[in-house]
Amino acid sequence: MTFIEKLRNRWQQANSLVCVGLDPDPAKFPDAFVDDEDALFAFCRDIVDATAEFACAFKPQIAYFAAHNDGEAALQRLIAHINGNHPDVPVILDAKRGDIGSTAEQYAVEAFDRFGADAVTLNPYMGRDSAAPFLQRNDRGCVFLCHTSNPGARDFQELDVGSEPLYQRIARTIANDWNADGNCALVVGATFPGELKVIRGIVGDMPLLIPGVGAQGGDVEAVVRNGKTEDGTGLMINSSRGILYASNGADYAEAAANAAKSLRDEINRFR
Ligand SMILES: O=C(O)c1cc(=O)[nH]c(=O)n1[C@@H]1O[C@H](COP(=O)(O)O)[C@@H](O)[C@H]1O
Repeated sequence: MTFIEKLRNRWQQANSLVCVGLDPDPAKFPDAFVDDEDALFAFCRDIVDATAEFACAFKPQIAYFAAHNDGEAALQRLIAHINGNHPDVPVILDAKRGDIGSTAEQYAVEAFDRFGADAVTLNPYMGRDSAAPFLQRNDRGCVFLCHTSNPGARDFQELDVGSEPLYQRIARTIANDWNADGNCALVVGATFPGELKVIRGIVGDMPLLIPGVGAQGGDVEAVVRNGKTEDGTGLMINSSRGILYASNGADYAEAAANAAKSLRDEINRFR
Protein backbone atom coordinates (compact mmCIF):
# COMPACT_ATOMS: atom_id res chain seq x y z
CA MET A 1 0.00 0.00 0.00
CA THR A 2 1.30 3.47 -0.84
CA PHE A 3 1.66 6.29 1.68
CA ILE A 4 -1.28 8.16 0.17
CA GLU A 5 -3.53 5.04 0.24
CA LYS A 6 -2.53 4.36 3.84
CA LEU A 7 -3.29 7.96 4.80
CA ARG A 8 -6.67 7.98 3.05
CA ASN A 9 -7.63 4.70 4.76
CA ARG A 10 -6.55 6.07 8.11
CA TRP A 11 -8.55 9.29 7.71
CA GLN A 12 -11.66 7.12 7.27
CA GLN A 13 -10.92 4.36 9.80
CA ALA A 14 -9.88 6.65 12.67
CA ASN A 15 -12.19 9.50 11.64
CA SER A 16 -9.27 11.76 12.49
CA LEU A 17 -7.15 14.41 10.78
CA VAL A 18 -4.71 14.68 13.73
CA CYS A 19 -1.00 14.17 13.10
CA VAL A 20 0.83 13.49 16.38
CA GLY A 21 4.22 15.22 16.26
CA LEU A 22 7.05 13.42 18.07
CA ASP A 23 9.55 16.12 19.14
CA PRO A 24 11.03 14.67 22.34
CA ASP A 25 12.85 17.22 24.51
CA PRO A 26 14.35 15.57 27.64
CA ALA A 27 14.16 18.91 29.51
CA LYS A 28 10.37 18.63 29.34
CA PHE A 29 10.05 14.94 30.21
CA PRO A 30 8.08 13.76 33.26
CA ASP A 31 10.13 12.92 36.38
CA ALA A 32 9.71 9.20 35.69
CA PHE A 33 12.34 9.50 32.92
CA VAL A 34 15.05 11.37 34.84
CA ASP A 35 17.45 8.41 35.21
CA ASP A 36 16.20 6.48 32.19
CA GLU A 37 19.00 6.07 29.63
CA ASP A 38 16.43 4.97 27.07
CA ALA A 39 14.15 7.96 27.76
CA LEU A 40 13.88 9.24 24.16
CA PHE A 41 12.50 5.92 22.96
CA ALA A 42 10.49 5.06 26.07
CA PHE A 43 8.74 8.43 26.33
CA CYS A 44 7.82 8.49 22.64
CA ARG A 45 6.68 4.86 22.71
CA ASP A 46 4.30 5.64 25.57
CA ILE A 47 2.94 8.69 23.70
CA VAL A 48 2.53 6.66 20.50
CA ASP A 49 0.66 3.83 22.26
CA ALA A 50 -1.61 6.30 24.09
CA THR A 51 -2.46 8.47 21.07
CA ALA A 52 -2.50 6.01 18.14
CA GLU A 53 -6.28 5.59 18.11
CA PHE A 54 -6.69 9.35 17.57
CA ALA A 55 -3.92 9.72 14.96
CA CYS A 56 -4.05 9.81 11.16
CA ALA A 57 -0.22 9.98 11.15
CA PHE A 58 2.85 10.24 13.37
CA LYS A 59 5.55 12.80 12.56
CA PRO A 60 8.89 12.28 14.35
CA GLN A 61 11.19 15.31 13.93
CA ILE A 62 14.68 13.96 13.28
CA ALA A 63 16.59 16.80 15.01
CA TYR A 64 15.13 15.89 18.40
CA PHE A 65 16.74 12.46 18.03
CA ALA A 66 19.94 13.29 16.12
CA ALA A 67 20.86 15.93 18.74
CA HIS A 68 21.68 13.10 21.16
CA ASN A 69 24.25 10.30 21.14
CA ASP A 70 22.36 7.14 20.18
CA GLY A 71 19.30 9.25 19.34
CA GLU A 72 19.09 8.01 15.76
CA ALA A 73 19.03 4.41 17.01
CA ALA A 74 16.14 5.42 19.28
CA LEU A 75 14.33 6.92 16.27
CA GLN A 76 14.88 3.73 14.27
CA ARG A 77 13.41 1.62 17.07
CA LEU A 78 10.52 4.04 17.53
CA ILE A 79 9.49 3.84 13.86
CA ALA A 80 9.87 0.04 13.97
CA HIS A 81 7.60 0.07 17.04
CA ILE A 82 4.97 2.12 15.18
CA ASN A 83 5.20 -0.05 12.07
CA GLY A 84 4.92 -3.23 14.16
CA ASN A 85 2.23 -2.19 16.64
CA HIS A 86 0.23 0.44 14.77
CA PRO A 87 0.69 -0.60 11.14
CA ASP A 88 -2.30 1.39 9.89
CA VAL A 89 -0.82 4.71 11.00
CA PRO A 90 1.62 6.20 8.47
CA VAL A 91 4.92 7.70 9.66
CA ILE A 92 6.17 10.98 8.20
CA LEU A 93 9.85 11.53 8.96
CA ASP A 94 10.29 15.27 9.39
CA ALA A 95 13.81 15.83 8.05
CA LYS A 96 13.26 18.66 5.49
CA ARG A 97 15.85 17.17 3.14
CA GLY A 98 16.97 18.62 -0.20
CA ASP A 99 20.36 18.45 -1.98
CA ILE A 100 21.96 17.60 -5.34
CA GLY A 101 20.70 14.32 -6.80
CA SER A 102 23.57 12.06 -5.70
CA THR A 103 23.31 13.22 -2.09
CA ALA A 104 19.51 13.21 -2.20
CA GLU A 105 19.70 9.51 -3.14
CA GLN A 106 21.40 8.85 0.19
CA TYR A 107 18.81 10.90 2.05
CA ALA A 108 16.07 8.81 0.39
CA VAL A 109 17.76 5.61 1.56
CA GLU A 110 18.06 7.10 5.04
CA ALA A 111 14.36 8.04 5.31
CA PHE A 112 12.74 5.09 3.58
CA ASP A 113 15.13 2.15 4.11
CA ARG A 114 17.12 2.91 7.25
CA PHE A 115 14.29 4.51 9.19
CA GLY A 116 11.36 2.79 7.43
CA ALA A 117 9.26 5.97 7.11
CA ASP A 118 6.23 6.08 4.81
CA ALA A 119 6.91 9.71 3.89
CA VAL A 120 9.51 12.44 4.42
CA THR A 121 9.38 16.23 4.53
CA LEU A 122 11.43 17.89 1.78
CA ASN A 123 12.64 21.37 0.93
CA PRO A 124 11.93 22.14 -2.75
CA TYR A 125 14.44 25.03 -2.94
CA MET A 126 17.02 23.09 -5.00
CA GLY A 127 14.52 22.09 -7.66
CA ARG A 128 13.29 19.07 -9.61
CA ASP A 129 16.49 16.99 -9.72
CA SER A 130 16.92 17.31 -5.94
CA ALA A 131 13.42 15.85 -5.49
CA ALA A 132 13.74 13.09 -8.10
CA PRO A 133 15.33 10.38 -5.88
CA PHE A 134 12.39 10.75 -3.47
CA LEU A 135 9.69 11.05 -6.14
CA GLN A 136 10.96 7.85 -7.79
CA ARG A 137 10.14 5.90 -4.64
CA ASN A 138 6.51 6.28 -5.61
CA ASP A 139 5.09 4.05 -2.89
CA ARG A 140 6.39 6.61 -0.38
CA GLY A 141 5.24 10.16 0.25
CA CYS A 142 7.10 13.39 -0.55
CA VAL A 143 5.87 16.23 1.66
CA PHE A 144 7.26 19.52 0.30
CA LEU A 145 7.50 22.80 2.19
CA CYS A 146 5.16 25.29 0.48
CA HIS A 147 4.21 28.03 2.97
CA THR A 148 5.74 27.37 6.39
CA SER A 149 4.26 28.34 9.77
CA ASN A 150 7.03 30.61 11.08
CA PRO A 151 7.12 34.44 10.82
CA GLY A 152 10.13 34.25 8.47
CA ALA A 153 8.00 32.35 5.95
CA ARG A 154 7.31 35.77 4.45
CA ASP A 155 11.00 36.51 3.72
CA PHE A 156 11.24 34.38 0.58
CA GLN A 157 8.05 32.35 0.20
CA GLU A 158 5.88 35.41 -0.48
CA LEU A 159 8.26 37.09 -2.95
CA ASP A 160 6.70 37.91 -6.30
CA VAL A 161 8.22 35.61 -8.91
CA GLY A 162 6.38 37.11 -11.89
CA SER A 163 2.65 36.76 -11.78
CA GLU A 164 2.42 35.13 -8.36
CA PRO A 165 4.22 34.68 -5.03
CA LEU A 166 6.83 31.93 -4.79
CA TYR A 167 4.73 29.67 -2.52
CA GLN A 168 1.96 29.59 -5.16
CA ARG A 169 4.49 28.74 -7.89
CA ILE A 170 5.76 25.89 -5.68
CA ALA A 171 2.21 24.58 -5.17
CA ARG A 172 1.44 24.81 -8.90
CA THR A 173 4.70 23.19 -10.04
CA ILE A 174 4.39 20.30 -7.63
CA ALA A 175 0.70 19.70 -8.42
CA ASN A 176 1.14 19.91 -12.20
CA ASP A 177 4.58 18.36 -12.68
CA TRP A 178 6.28 16.69 -9.72
CA ASN A 179 3.10 14.83 -8.65
CA ALA A 180 2.92 12.66 -11.80
CA ASP A 181 2.84 9.51 -9.62
CA GLY A 182 0.39 10.99 -7.10
CA ASN A 183 2.80 10.69 -4.15
CA CYS A 184 3.21 14.38 -3.19
CA ALA A 185 1.83 16.43 -0.31
CA LEU A 186 2.57 19.99 0.84
CA VAL A 187 3.38 21.67 4.16
CA VAL A 188 1.26 24.75 4.90
CA GLY A 189 1.41 26.50 8.27
CA ALA A 190 -1.80 26.80 10.29
CA THR A 191 -0.71 30.37 11.04
CA PHE A 192 -1.44 31.39 7.41
CA PRO A 193 -5.08 30.34 6.83
CA GLY A 194 -5.63 32.77 3.94
CA GLU A 195 -2.67 31.34 2.05
CA LEU A 196 -3.94 27.84 2.90
CA LYS A 197 -7.20 28.60 1.08
CA VAL A 198 -5.31 29.75 -2.01
CA ILE A 199 -3.10 26.66 -1.95
CA ARG A 200 -6.10 24.32 -1.65
CA GLY A 201 -7.55 26.03 -4.72
CA ILE A 202 -4.35 25.31 -6.68
CA VAL A 203 -3.66 21.68 -5.68
CA GLY A 204 -7.09 20.00 -5.79
CA ASP A 205 -7.31 17.18 -3.25
CA MET A 206 -3.55 16.81 -2.60
CA PRO A 207 -2.91 16.07 1.11
CA LEU A 208 -1.64 19.00 3.18
CA LEU A 209 0.44 18.71 6.35
CA ILE A 210 -0.55 21.59 8.63
CA PRO A 211 1.78 22.37 11.57
CA GLY A 212 1.23 25.41 13.79
CA VAL A 213 -1.91 24.73 15.83
CA GLY A 214 -1.46 24.55 19.59
CA ALA A 215 1.89 26.00 20.70
CA GLN A 216 2.26 28.28 17.60
CA GLY A 217 -1.28 29.66 17.92
CA GLY A 218 -2.89 28.60 14.62
CA ASP A 219 -6.71 28.58 14.56
CA VAL A 220 -8.22 25.11 14.08
CA GLU A 221 -11.55 26.33 12.70
CA ALA A 222 -9.88 28.53 10.04
CA VAL A 223 -7.55 25.67 9.06
CA VAL A 224 -10.34 23.16 8.61
CA ARG A 225 -12.69 25.52 6.78
CA ASN A 226 -9.99 26.77 4.42
CA GLY A 227 -8.02 23.55 3.96
CA LYS A 228 -10.39 20.59 3.83
CA THR A 229 -11.28 18.83 0.62
CA GLU A 230 -14.86 18.32 -0.54
CA ASP A 231 -15.10 15.00 1.29
CA GLY A 232 -13.98 16.62 4.56
CA THR A 233 -10.45 15.15 4.60
CA GLY A 234 -7.20 16.25 2.90
CA LEU A 235 -5.45 17.48 6.05
CA MET A 236 -2.87 16.16 8.51
CA ILE A 237 -3.13 18.74 11.28
CA ASN A 238 -0.01 18.40 13.41
CA SER A 239 0.40 19.15 17.08
CA SER A 240 3.66 18.27 18.81
CA ARG A 241 4.22 20.13 22.12
CA GLY A 242 0.47 20.50 22.75
CA ILE A 243 0.13 16.70 22.89
CA LEU A 244 3.55 15.56 24.16
CA TYR A 245 3.68 17.86 27.15
CA ALA A 246 -0.02 18.04 28.06
CA SER A 247 1.14 16.92 31.53
CA ASN A 248 4.59 16.36 33.01
CA GLY A 249 3.18 14.31 35.87
CA ALA A 250 2.65 10.57 36.13
CA ASP A 251 -0.47 10.95 33.93
CA TYR A 252 1.57 12.18 30.89
CA ALA A 253 0.37 9.41 28.55
CA GLU A 254 -3.29 9.77 29.53
CA ALA A 255 -3.04 13.57 29.20
CA ALA A 256 -1.47 13.20 25.74
CA ALA A 257 -4.31 10.89 24.69
CA ASN A 258 -6.86 13.40 25.96
CA ALA A 259 -5.13 16.25 24.10
CA ALA A 260 -5.08 14.25 20.86
CA LYS A 261 -8.72 13.24 21.31
CA SER A 262 -9.87 16.80 22.00
CA LEU A 263 -7.95 18.12 18.98
CA ARG A 264 -9.60 15.41 16.85
CA ASP A 265 -13.02 16.36 18.17
CA GLU A 266 -12.43 20.09 17.67
CA ILE A 267 -11.33 19.47 14.07
CA ASN A 268 -14.30 17.21 13.40
CA ARG A 269 -16.74 19.90 14.50
CA PHE A 270 -15.74 21.96 11.44
CA ARG A 271 -15.38 19.23 8.78
O1 LIG B 1 7.62 20.46 8.42
C1 LIG B 1 7.12 20.65 9.53
O2 LIG B 1 6.63 19.72 10.16
C2 LIG B 1 7.01 22.04 10.02
C3 LIG B 1 6.87 23.01 9.07
C4 LIG B 1 6.49 24.31 9.45
O3 LIG B 1 6.25 25.18 8.64
N1 LIG B 1 6.36 24.58 10.78
C5 LIG B 1 6.56 23.63 11.74
O4 LIG B 1 6.37 23.94 12.93
N2 LIG B 1 6.96 22.36 11.38
C6 LIG B 1 7.25 21.33 12.41
O5 LIG B 1 6.03 21.04 13.09
C7 LIG B 1 6.24 20.85 14.49
C8 LIG B 1 5.44 21.89 15.25
O6 LIG B 1 5.50 21.64 16.63
P1 LIG B 1 4.50 22.33 17.68
O7 LIG B 1 4.53 23.80 17.43
O8 LIG B 1 5.09 21.94 19.01
O9 LIG B 1 3.14 21.72 17.46
C9 LIG B 1 7.75 20.92 14.69
O10 LIG B 1 8.26 19.60 14.57
C10 LIG B 1 8.24 21.75 13.51
O11 LIG B 1 9.57 21.41 13.14
